[in-house]
Amino acid sequence: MEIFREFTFEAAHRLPNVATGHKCARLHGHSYRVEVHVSGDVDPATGWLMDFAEIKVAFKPIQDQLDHYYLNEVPGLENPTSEVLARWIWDRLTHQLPLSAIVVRETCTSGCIYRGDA
Ligand SMILES: Nc1nc2c(c(=O)[nH]1)N=C([C@H](O)[C@H](O)COP(=O)(O)OP(=O)(O)OP(=O)(O)O)CN2
Ligand SMILES: [Zn+2]
Repeated sequence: MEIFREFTFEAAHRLPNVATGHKCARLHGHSYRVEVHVSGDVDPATGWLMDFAEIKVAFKPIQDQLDHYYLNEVPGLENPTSEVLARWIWDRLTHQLPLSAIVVRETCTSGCIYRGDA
């Protein structure tokens, strides 16, 4: 079974390694949406894999570190693509939760799914 919880945060960024003239080299912001997916067995007593609230508690320090910040200034996010951000979040949660995927959406139509190890 797999469950997930979605979080949102607002942040600014620019992409320093894109080609000259690329629009994403300019400072801009996104209303980021992040899904944290966890997988495992459903406990027959509780009827759940884990309380959604546990995912919220685990994600809170990450949200506090990212919300209304300039991502390029956050250690490890100097090149804050969706891919880099998804891996960065995974690395901070993988020792606390049985992660199966981190989904990062920068816009309504663009995003990234990271399942670890790639
Ligand atoms: N593989 C990736 N490609 C791009 C990333 C990324 O993180 N990984 N990021 C960006 C920019 O951050 C950009 O702000 C978001 O991309 P885009 O989908 O182009 O957003 P738009 O809303 O501007 O899309 P349009 O439909 O072209 O208006 C770029 N690429
Ligand atoms: Zn962007």
